[in-house]
Amino acid sequence: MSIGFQLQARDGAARRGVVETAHGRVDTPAFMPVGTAATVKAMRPQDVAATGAQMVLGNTYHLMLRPGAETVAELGGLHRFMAWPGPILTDSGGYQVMSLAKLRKIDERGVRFRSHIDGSKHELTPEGAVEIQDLLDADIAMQLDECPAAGRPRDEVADSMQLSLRWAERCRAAFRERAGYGLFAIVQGGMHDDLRRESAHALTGMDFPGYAVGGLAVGEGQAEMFRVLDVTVPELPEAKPRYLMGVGRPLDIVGAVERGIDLFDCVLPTRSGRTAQAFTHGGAVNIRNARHRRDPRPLDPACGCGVCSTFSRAYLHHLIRAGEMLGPMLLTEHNVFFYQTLMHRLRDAIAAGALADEAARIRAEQAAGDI
Ligand SMILES: CNc1nc2c(CC[C@H]3O[C@@H](OC)[C@H](O)[C@@H]3OC)c3nc(N)[nH]c(=O)c3cc2[nH]1
Ligand SMILES: [Zn+2]
Repeated sequence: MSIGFQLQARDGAARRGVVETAHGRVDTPAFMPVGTAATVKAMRPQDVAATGAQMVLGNTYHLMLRPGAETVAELGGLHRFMAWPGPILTDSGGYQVMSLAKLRKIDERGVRFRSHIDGSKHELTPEGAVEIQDLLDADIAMQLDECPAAGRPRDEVADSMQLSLRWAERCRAAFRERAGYGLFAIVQGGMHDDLRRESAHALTGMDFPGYAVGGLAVGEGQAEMFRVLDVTVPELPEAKPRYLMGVGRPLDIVGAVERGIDLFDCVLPTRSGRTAQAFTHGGAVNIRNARHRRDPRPLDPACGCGVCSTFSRAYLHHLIRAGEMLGPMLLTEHNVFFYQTLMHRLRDAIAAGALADEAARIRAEQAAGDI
């Protein structure tokens, strides 16, 4: 089997399961810290593992530009290169090209662009994206797709979704099948129910080991995102993992788990950690705020992480105000740990058939907070 998926329990549409890859197992629902350029920013891999994270993300676009996929392959692949022995999922780069690269041109072949780093010319085709992810040795690779910006007219979204379907076929044909490795398809179709169903049916017909819901978390808002999930997820096979790309805030994740999503990634816990925003069981906290200046209490008394058991809010406030490197490092570690605690609570609740109560508790906790 390429990628294994064991369904262990259900609670409504929510599932408790295990994804099995060449480099280990992932308990789902799972949150995957983003490690775009072969690093979960500001964290050492052993500290990422200590948070409970089992799978991290890399990114084709960034790694093909720097240091280059061949270089990573020469050095033993991404697991050895970044000293992360567990499962790795890489995105195909389509989304990043459209959001980061300059002078990009997209057509049937693929996407041509100039590097945002040095302006050099590059091309990413479905076959090329699969080859790069193979060189990186990603356990789970993503098809090359086009993620349409929110608000584009329906006919453009339809054409884009069809292009992504043709690219899915080409990626599947180019993918080197190996036990423990898998290529996931990405459902597109914007906010249009019929386009979403058409994309999901066509991709399901191609029989992928897992399915991502793409084209969301692009500014559509939570209600619209949930509405699209209500339409899309039921069209996907029960026996395969579902991955919602780029999501999200804690309550986005709770709602998506309730709708049957198994895998998540988002830059929020790491990026917020670098901008003094902390997630806590009492809602979000901006540690730069003057009110923390002399507060001897931990950031989050209900958190079991090494940061909350060692440092005071006053100290974290001081580090951030002083621009000390340790500030972003500690806040990032706490935030990633917070997200892993959230997923642990959701997994346990599903296994116990108690997701509704736990989700209500989490919603009440997050309603507090000072931002
Ligand atoms: C934030 N919202 C959002 N992100 C999205 C990403 C990037 C995630 C990727 O972006 C990197 O983080 C910046 C992570 O490395 C992640 O890799 C899987 C998407 N990627 C693809 N291929 N297709 C989509 O439709 C898509 C939609 C998204 N919506
Ligand atoms: Zn903590």
